[in-house]
Amino acid sequence: METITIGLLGLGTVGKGVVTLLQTQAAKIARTQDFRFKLKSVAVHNLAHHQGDRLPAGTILTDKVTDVVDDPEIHIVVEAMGTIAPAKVAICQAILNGKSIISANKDLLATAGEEILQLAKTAKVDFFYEASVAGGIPILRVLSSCLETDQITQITGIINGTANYVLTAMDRKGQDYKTALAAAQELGYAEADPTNDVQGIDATYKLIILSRFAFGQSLSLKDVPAQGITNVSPAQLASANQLGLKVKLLAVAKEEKHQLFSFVGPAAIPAAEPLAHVNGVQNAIAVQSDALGETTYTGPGAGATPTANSILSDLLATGDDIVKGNCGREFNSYRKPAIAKPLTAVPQRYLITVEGTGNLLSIVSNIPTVSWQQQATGQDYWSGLTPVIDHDDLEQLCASLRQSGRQVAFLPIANSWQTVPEKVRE
Ligand SMILES: NC(=O)C1=CN([C@@H]2O[C@H](COP(=O)(O)OP(=O)(O)OC[C@H]3O[C@@H](n4cnc5c(N)ncnc54)[C@H](OP(=O)(O)O)[C@@H]3O)[C@@H](O)[C@H]2O)C=CC1
Ligand SMILES: N[C@@H](CC=O)C(=O)O
Repeated sequence: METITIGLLGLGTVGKGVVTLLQTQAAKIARTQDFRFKLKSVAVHNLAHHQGDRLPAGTILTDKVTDVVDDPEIHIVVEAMGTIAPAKVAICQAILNGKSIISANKDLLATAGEEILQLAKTAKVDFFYEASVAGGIPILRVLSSCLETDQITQITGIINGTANYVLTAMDRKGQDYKTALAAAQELGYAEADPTNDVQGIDATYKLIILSRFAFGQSLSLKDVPAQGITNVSPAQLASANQLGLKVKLLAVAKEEKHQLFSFVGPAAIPAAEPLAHVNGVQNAIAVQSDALGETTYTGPGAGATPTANSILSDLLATGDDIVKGNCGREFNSYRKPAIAKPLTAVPQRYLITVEGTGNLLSIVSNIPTVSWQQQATGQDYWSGLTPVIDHDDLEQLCASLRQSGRQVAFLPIANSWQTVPEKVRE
């Protein structure tokens, strides 16, 4: 039986999960595959952080990335260290040394993925990255294999575990934002710096990767109107509940007439929809496609063993390619020109909230197109649902409510956008 040697970059939440699963699943792998894995070395940033870490006997712990990427015995490098520049240098060096790559690094894949993937293709090595989107959910393999022959029209995802954990804790346990975020960090869901999680950037990176697989279109960060969850207030969550809605950080990409409309931000989801019930660290991706209709894929979107399981499935695919001499096939070969449009330009319905003193009833009554209700907890807080309106009308409506220091906020109602009107498509 062939031994395939692995080098690991990073021994944090994900790296530790990989070490655990390589050990606990070794017997099953030996029973089902023609090869076994050996973890030869692990590189970290600071050796002092890892005094008490237990590695398999004989595994080398180093603080030099080059000990891994330049080691001629290593066949596969698993990159679980994050960052953009140092990870890119390490991965490119490993590819040039003929090693296949597995990465969980969506920041790098979304921003410099195409360049590195071409390098891997030319070098005839594998490069898989299932763990980079939605942690434990095997969504990229589903899109690139099971749905390869179907025409996908829309993907709607809850694809940041930290943001979903925070919103759920605020909504269900009444926790404040800071406490909920600290818990998500403690559980290993958040990025080393959680800014990207809470500002919608991590979800945007994942949407960019998903869109390449689903639509063949490669968006960039500036193409996607993105907002985070930092301004979602407990009062907004409560008024959504009162109206039968749940607030989630959504990532949406919808293709119509070759144009890709996208959006990342908090949205209110009608309770009847499956995505409204995706809580905590769970992620979900609803895929609409012509042949299959709607399918929804749910599971843990972050955490040690769920993410490591995605990495192990990539390891098995790579190991199989190495044994059969098949390395170099692309994970995703679907490519079309990108025609990016903001989904925020599409007419849709909104949840509007107004807070402030004074006779709010008379103010909101002046806008009869919105079905208003007073929040159960206070006189000075009203919320309402608009009909389908375009963005300019929404801005006008908010401006008319925003007088005398009143706080006005709005959230789009998920899926209230209909077919994109001709004038928006132009
Ligand atoms: N956490 C999760 O649930 C998920 C994370 N990911 C992605 O996986 C990757 C890793 O995440 P996670 O495990 O949470 O991160 P952590 O911050 O927990 O761990 C990062 C590890 O990488 C090491 N490291 C960082 N920079 C360097 C460097 N320049 N050279 C060598 N080692 C370095 C750190 O070393 P040291 O310990 O010495 O500081 C640490 O061991 C990221 O790309 C993340 O986005 C993807 C899906 C889910
Ligand atoms: N920080 C990310 C980890 C997985 O990608 C998240 O919270 O989803």
